[in-house]
Amino acid sequence: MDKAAADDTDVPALSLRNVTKTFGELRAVDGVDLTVPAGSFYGLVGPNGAGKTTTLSIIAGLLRSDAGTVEINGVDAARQSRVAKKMIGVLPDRLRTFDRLTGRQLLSYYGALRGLPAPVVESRAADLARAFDLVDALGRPVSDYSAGMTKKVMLAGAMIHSPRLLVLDEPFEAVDPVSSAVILDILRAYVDHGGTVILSSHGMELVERVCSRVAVIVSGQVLAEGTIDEVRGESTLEQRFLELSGGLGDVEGLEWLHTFSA
Ligand SMILES: Nc1ncnc2c1ncn2[C@@H]1O[C@H](COP(=O)(O)OP(=O)(O)OP(=O)(O)O)[C@@H](O)[C@H]1O
Repeated sequence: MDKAAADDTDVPALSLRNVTKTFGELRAVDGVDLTVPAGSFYGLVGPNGAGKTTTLSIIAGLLRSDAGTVEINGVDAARQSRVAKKMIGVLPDRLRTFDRLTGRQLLSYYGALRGLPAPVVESRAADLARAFDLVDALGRPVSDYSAGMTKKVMLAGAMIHSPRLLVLDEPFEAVDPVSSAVILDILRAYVDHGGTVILSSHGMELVERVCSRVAVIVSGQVLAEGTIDEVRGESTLEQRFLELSGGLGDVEGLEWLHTFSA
């Protein structure tokens, strides 16, 4: 691995160049360029179907792009995928995991996959369970968890090997306000200590509050990118988002909905 690159703070934590992914005729990701500085909290926003999950899946190595390059701390993710993958922790979009395992077993599994010694995994799992308020749930199968609990245990799993970059697809969706505040505190401290977070979210207010930079992606293309102030300009991020994504949908033609037939 290019260790010098990974240790150099001028090297972006993540860099995408002309990344493209098509599904049949659909260009889900259409020539995306992104530069995420090390130590930043980066938001990816966009309407449903904009290509956020597809982009994050490519970054995470869960999906192969058709064209373009992804570099994690200067390491080419296609050429040196093992090195690149070691540096990232991933919270995937759909919460598909080995849910017959208990929370404790799942965290042990994540830790073992990352090559951590068993005692380290055990103590980190205990720390994470305390932080995420999952101590009482650790002995239960993950299939019995609520959506928010599942998200939290998977987020804990994404962090267990202390990666340099966290790739989080909608980490706050279905998570209660107290847990959201705890997760935010953990992520902020992680970023303050040099870690990098890229997350997708539909929560404009949250992105505005916590992210240092944001990219607005619409129909697979980055339409705006920069610091929060640069992107929102004189308006709010939500107003800017609505403008960029083509405004509100057409609500005419639904008058029948107000006739209450039964
Ligand atoms: N495996 C797939 N096969 C075919 N089309 C796909 C596949 N995955 C995604 N798509 C399509 O690619 C486009 C982008 O989807 P993606 O899930 O990346 O959007 P998103 O921005 O994450 O949306 P949301 O906010 O609703 O989660 C959508 O039109 C979607 O239908």
